[in-house]
Amino acid sequence: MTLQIDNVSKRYGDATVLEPLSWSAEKGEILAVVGPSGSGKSTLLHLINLSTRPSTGAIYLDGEDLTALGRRQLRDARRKIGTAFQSAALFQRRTVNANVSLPLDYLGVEKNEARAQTARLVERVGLADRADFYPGQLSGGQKQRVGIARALALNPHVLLADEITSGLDPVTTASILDLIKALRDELQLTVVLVTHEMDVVRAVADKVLYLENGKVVEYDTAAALLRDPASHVGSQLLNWGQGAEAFSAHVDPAGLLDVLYVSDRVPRTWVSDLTVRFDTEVELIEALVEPIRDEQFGRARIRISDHAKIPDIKVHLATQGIAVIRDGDQ
Ligand SMILES: Nc1ncnc2c1ncn2[C@@H]1O[C@H](COP(=O)(O)OP(=O)(O)OP(=O)(O)O)[C@@H](O)[C@H]1O
Repeated sequence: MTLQIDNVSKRYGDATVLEPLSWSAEKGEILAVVGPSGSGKSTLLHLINLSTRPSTGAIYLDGEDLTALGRRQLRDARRKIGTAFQSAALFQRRTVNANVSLPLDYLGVEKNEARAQTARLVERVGLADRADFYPGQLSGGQKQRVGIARALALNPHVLLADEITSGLDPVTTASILDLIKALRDELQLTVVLVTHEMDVVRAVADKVLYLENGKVVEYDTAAALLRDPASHVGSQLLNWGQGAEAFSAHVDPAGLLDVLYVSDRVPRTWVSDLTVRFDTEVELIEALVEPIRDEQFGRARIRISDHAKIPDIKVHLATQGIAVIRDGDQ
């Protein structure tokens, strides 16, 4: 277990900004933290990198309780956590190289070693030909790459990323997320990524933590949340929000089934197959396919004319790898 958050909360005076929460993240895991503005996402990151002290609870990194460390030990432990910020937060009067080497300079790392580490990271994030540029001469995506390289300067085990793709166009966002995934694989990083963009969650999240008013409302793998019809994150991931509401408002929900499947694991003809196999009319009311991580998730709403056959149809769908996540008769 790399990172373990145990009963951590944060109060400012009388205001509780984060209720006690617990979760853990393994080596190589990407956790997306989502939630409305003011729900406590950034506060959670500040607690993990100990720029803010928790009001209660403990934060374990590689088994060590960071909240129990003295000042000197804490300084060492904090090197294991790198943070990349929204808009990259670069020093405008420093070049790319100088921005990346900042944490190394600050720690007094020997000059040749610092230079080599900086060159390696700048090259790794694809900016070797921009090493002597100033932030004002870079695109938004390039600035983020600098911020990521700087966050990795001290070879951390954990990378915290706060809205690092906000304001970037979709193509640049995708390239930054590809970089994060590649670095996660190469360095076995644990990544905690705060974002308000569902596209980001779809592309990279192993697990999702959904906060509302400082409380954890949902916390699970992206796949499990997708399968949960009551999950807010799940319906957002599939762009199914309005459809899900329409289910309850539907004139006659009898005979309706919402199903979820991984699209290349089911026969393309699954709807017409049902008609033939069960000798009943099966109407396809809505369907969509959404790429999530490396899989194509399909979600569909069908109506079965012969309600008596629904129990058997559900059993059959399960054997086909199609999960019924909502049944209009229930
Ligand atoms: N130093 C502070 N003193 C008092 N209240 C604070 C402090 N820092 C944050 N808060 C409050 O904590 C709450 C959560 O803030 P936080 O920045 O963590 O939210 P967020 O989910 O990251 O929001 P956003 O998406 O808008 O960045 C807010 O109501 C904020 O006003």
